[in-house]
Amino acid sequence: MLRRLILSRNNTFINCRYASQSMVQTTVDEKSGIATVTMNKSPVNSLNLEFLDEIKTELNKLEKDKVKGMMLTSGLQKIFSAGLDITEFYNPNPDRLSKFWSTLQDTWLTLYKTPFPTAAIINGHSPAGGCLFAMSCDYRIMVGPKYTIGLNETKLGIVAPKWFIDTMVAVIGQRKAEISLTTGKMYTTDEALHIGLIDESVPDVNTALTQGNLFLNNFQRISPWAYKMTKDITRQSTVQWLIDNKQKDLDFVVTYLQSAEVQKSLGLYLQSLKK
Ligand SMILES: CCCCCCCCCC/C=C/CC(=O)SCCNC(=O)CCNC(=O)[C@H](O)C(C)(C)COP(=O)(O)OP(=O)(O)OC[C@H]1O[C@@H](n2cnc3c(N)ncnc32)[C@H](O)[C@@H]1OP(=O)(O)O
Repeated sequence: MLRRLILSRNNTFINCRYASQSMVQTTVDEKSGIATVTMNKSPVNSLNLEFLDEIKTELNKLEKDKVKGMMLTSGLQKIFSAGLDITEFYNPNPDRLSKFWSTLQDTWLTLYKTPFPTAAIINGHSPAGGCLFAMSCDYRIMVGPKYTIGLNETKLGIVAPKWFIDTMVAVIGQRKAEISLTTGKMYTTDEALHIGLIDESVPDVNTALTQGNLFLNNFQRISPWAYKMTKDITRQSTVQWLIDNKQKDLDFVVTYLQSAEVQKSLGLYLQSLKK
């Protein structure tokens, strides 16, 4: 891992951590202590085992470094994240599939429970797992109007796990989550703003980053302990369910994803993507 200081747009030094061939780049503004984590896995930031592992490691490093906040964004032109890498569960190797799913569980727990405030800068399409990661941040700013966001699992012939569902319910409420999930609806930026799936819609990435910094800087005036305790209490039931049911969730998903019916749906969906 290499480190270097670079000069930011507002002339403060940024501590930049990067590794050769890294899929995740992080800069930390030395003045504000706010980190920007950029997902950079071409072509669509699909979340496979190695990518998830890198994201989790990076989040743990930020916690250790005691950053004051984090913005999660994408380095790709028009995609925040295409969600889970479907090739991890289409014709899967069972051992790798288990490893993949437990890494997803751990990465999500790490992101959902960060002791520092987080903002998703959604600068591109954000289906399924991409939407999950955005919803797991404390605040969402989406660059409009061209992109879409939502949990579209039913469109793939699969079911979003309980903790995906609970995360969405926590953001938009039971009724809207039920409609969104059963129909697999992908919302435009305006629609997402209207139902509360995102907090702000902005015209470009620079404005999104400025607004993200503004949101995170609010916490300079809040006790970190009070912030973390409040977040833990608010998110407790969703987090605790997964902690208590990790193995059950894993066993169920691994079995379910390998069933002939699900494999057939996934094959057809992948084919439609290739077309
Ligand atoms: C009772 C409880 C039961 C619980 C049971 C649990 C069941 C398990 C649940 C599993 C949960 C899964 C959640 C997910 O995240 S599934 C993934 C959902 N993602 C999608 O549907 C996104 C699909 N992709 C797109 O819509 C578009 O690609 C895009 C992101 C809008 C980008 O469009 P664009 O035109 O720019 O790019 P292309 O479509 O041409 O794609 C470029 C290449 O990338 C490949 N691709 C795209 N998305 C994925 C993906 N998610 N995984 C793997 N590969 C992907 C695409 O095929 C192209 O490949 P090619 O270059 O080889 O053709």
